[in-house]
Amino acid sequence: MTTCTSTNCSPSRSSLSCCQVENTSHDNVRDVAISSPLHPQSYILQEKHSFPRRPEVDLIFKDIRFRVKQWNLRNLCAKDKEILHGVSGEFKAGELVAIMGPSGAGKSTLLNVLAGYTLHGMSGEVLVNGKVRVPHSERWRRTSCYIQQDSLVRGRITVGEAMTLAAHLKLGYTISSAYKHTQVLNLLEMLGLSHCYDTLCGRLSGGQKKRLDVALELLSNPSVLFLDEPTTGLDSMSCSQCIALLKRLARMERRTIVCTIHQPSALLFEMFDSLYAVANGYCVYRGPVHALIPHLASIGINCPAYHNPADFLIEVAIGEYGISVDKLATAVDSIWSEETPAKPQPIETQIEDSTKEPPPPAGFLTQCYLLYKRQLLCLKRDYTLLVVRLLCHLLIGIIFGYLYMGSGYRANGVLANYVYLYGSLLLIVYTGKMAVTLAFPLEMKILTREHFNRWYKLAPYYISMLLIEIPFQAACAATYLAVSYWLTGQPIEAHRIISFMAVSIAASLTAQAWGFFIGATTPVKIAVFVGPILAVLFSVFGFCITYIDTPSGFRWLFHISYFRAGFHSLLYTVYGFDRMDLKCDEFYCHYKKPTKFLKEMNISDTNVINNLVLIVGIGVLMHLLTASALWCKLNRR
Ligand SMILES: Nc1ncnc2c1ncn2[C@@H]1O[C@H](COP(=O)(O)OP(=O)(O)OP(=O)(O)O)[C@@H](O)[C@H]1O
Repeated sequence: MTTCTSTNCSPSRSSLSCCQVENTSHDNVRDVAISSPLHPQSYILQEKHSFPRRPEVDLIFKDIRFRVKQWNLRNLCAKDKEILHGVSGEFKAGELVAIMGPSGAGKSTLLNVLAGYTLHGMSGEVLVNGKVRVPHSERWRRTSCYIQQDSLVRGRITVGEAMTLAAHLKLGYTISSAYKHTQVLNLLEMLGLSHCYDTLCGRLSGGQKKRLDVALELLSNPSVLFLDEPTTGLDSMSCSQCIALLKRLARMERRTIVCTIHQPSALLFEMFDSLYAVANGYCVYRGPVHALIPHLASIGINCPAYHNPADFLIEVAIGEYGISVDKLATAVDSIWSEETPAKPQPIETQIEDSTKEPPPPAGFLTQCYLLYKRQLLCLKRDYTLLVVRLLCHLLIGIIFGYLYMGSGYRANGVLANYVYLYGSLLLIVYTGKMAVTLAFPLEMKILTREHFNRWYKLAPYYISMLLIEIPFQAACAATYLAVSYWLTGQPIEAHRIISFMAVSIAASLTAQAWGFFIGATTPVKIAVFVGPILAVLFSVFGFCITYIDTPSGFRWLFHISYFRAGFHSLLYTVYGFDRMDLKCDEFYCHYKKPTKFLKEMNISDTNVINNLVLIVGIGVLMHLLTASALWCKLNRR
């Protein structure tokens, strides 16, 4: 056993954490790891970290196959491609398991399938403590977490804020804030992140980000942790710290920890308890790490002296020693077919034990509030975007106002005003749409990950996002409209101003709703041109072409074009509502009477309220479609 030194032990620290820090620096994990959960120190850990005891989980998987459809563009037919070919295995509570293999072997695919992240295309059975796991099992998702390769914590919030927010979301308000705060502090201390409490997440090093990812998920105290390549991108010291940490979590807290890993160093490799090796979608070794070399020797492949066993395994798997994957797989099968099947676990360790249920997560409104707070905090800290967007709208408002100055009240400026109104609508439709079309796909990654790990539901997330984006876009549009409306000399009458603002902002927000839909359903590369194409297509109606001139096959577009509805309403707002004759400084002004202009444009009978309802209706419909598309994406696994 190791001891605490006065140099790294402050009175507030638990003796265990100090030892962990000390041990980590020496890479002497084996000394720290306590093999039995009943060991006195495991009690200390339990008490210090106040984790309610979670049920231990043993995972068995049988004959797992994973197929994808591959399209052959030449023959225009789809072919099934099998990526995992009936692999089986068992991961026990308290074990740190490495899934290893050459690149493209199927490691991530296996991890995804075992975590329940990918279900579509999978066949076979996953047994949790002897019971078959049902697809989309909520209980399973409460029991496990999946930490992906890329750290996706928001850069603009501090470690303390990220942890506190995650604690409120995951643990809800049935337990006290003091308890959650203690949990947060203990976890940060346990993972060596106490000194980063006030550091912005974006400023953490790669290793610290990985540890923060683990800390965030440990808040809900999962029994099973899946990690996809937790050491990728880390230096050797951070790799050792990361794996040492995982080993402690497995050994001392009896969690089942499974991670994929690429060619670890010999030292790192030895830290794992168990190894699951795959090559070409077949299992080529499963069992304790220390038994790998004897196993390979038993089938006639001897590891050269002073060779890293992990490197040796990969070399064998890619055929450098002249043995095929089939033979390796057969050797594994022959060993395991002699083993007796695992017995189901005793009742106390079944995850269905209701007395060990984790606390319920935050309620709907609380989730909305917490997510809104997070978004607001990020926005407050990174206000450049906000300011630039507002300034751009202000600047373009001044430019447009200057270019079309006075066109709003002059009879010979009606056509110029017509173009100003069209240009204004096009501008706020574009800015509303494109800002979210491009930003949303980045959000998708965070949403997918946090939603899968049960941080929150889709609806609170979507609502909190709208509560930020809608006022922001409305403010930008209002800034532009107010400046340009005044400079271009539009009528200063309350009902016209209100109608003008309402219609324009509604059109901008509906365009934003379209942006969300396109961003959520199409890849960024396609979204960048689909967005503008749709905006231009809808803007043609009512401006470049009248209803009478529209070919009958396209007339339905005229009816559903929110742009057309918005544009006609703006014209009517400015020139309708019994407006008096316009100012005419010349001998003849064709459009002195505003009604004449409306008649020639074929919009005398425009109903602004009906158009507003249409615009808002389309906006609401697009949001509903976006939410449905997101729901399908998040749940189609
Ligand atoms: N959805 C899919 N469609 C087609 N092929 C796929 C799909 N998913 C995975 N594959 C293929 O399956 C194989 C295994 O992929 P996987 O990502 O699991 O490998 P890996 O062992 O994790 O590789 P690496 O170590 O390079 O990340 C690869 O050849 C990959 O191209």
